[in-house]
Amino acid sequence: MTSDRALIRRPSPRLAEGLITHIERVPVDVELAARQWQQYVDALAEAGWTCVEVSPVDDCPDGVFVEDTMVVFRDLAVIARAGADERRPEAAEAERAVAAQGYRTANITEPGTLDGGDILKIGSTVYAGLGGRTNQTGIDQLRGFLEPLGAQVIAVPVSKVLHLKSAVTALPDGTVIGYEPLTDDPGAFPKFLAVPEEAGAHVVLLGEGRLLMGASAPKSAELFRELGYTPVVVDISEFEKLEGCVTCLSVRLRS
Ligand SMILES: CN(C)C(=N)NCCC[C@H](N)C(=O)O
Repeated sequence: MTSDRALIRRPSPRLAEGLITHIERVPVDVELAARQWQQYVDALAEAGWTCVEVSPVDDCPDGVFVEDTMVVFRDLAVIARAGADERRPEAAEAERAVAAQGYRTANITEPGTLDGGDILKIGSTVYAGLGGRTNQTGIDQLRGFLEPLGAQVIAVPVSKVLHLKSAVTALPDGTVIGYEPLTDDPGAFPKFLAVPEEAGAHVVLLGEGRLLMGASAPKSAELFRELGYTPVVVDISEFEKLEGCVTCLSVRLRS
């Protein structure tokens, strides 16, 4: 069990109006989404995580994707400046919530843009996806904040999906997992494992070898089982319709 905390934010009643960029719009069932969100939160809690709710932003359809509001490294939370104008109002309450958890904060400022979904941390290596939502200035500012804390920030291209973590995440041993057709440059990562489904590229490390992942990637779950991990599966279909995945729905504050 872990005593780590996760910031979460409940879905807006306007969730169905959330942004989409790389996929076709299909109707979102907001009530089903609310139930799926609760199951996601319950899965974190059952794995020993303390879930801390960030005040809702009901006017922001994408507010539930709270991961995008910040990057947490050691005792510092770098508050993002969203690449999509509509999402900028999401950051203020998230900043307040993470500060209340005892974190120092710093801010990405204009003309920098950065979404938390573009940042993949593996130990002290911080991969930053340079693409639709995060620009070079945002990455330079992030580097300025994190390198004094011992991070190495490496920019990698993202052009086929919304965020870097739409394409790749990492297993507990640091192996980057990705669905190759959507990964710009698998060679950017020292260890890369191709998974058989797009959603198989998305895992949240729950601790003790458990991987929180979406129900839409059963073959990848089987692959992870064969590697000795324990998939913890949640159905997040309504968030996937808005280019969301398991990582986007929380900010993990690891002690
Ligand atoms: C890793 N991913 C994908 C994220 N962290 N965020 C997803 C945001 C989706 C939202 N509809 C948008 O377009 O902003």
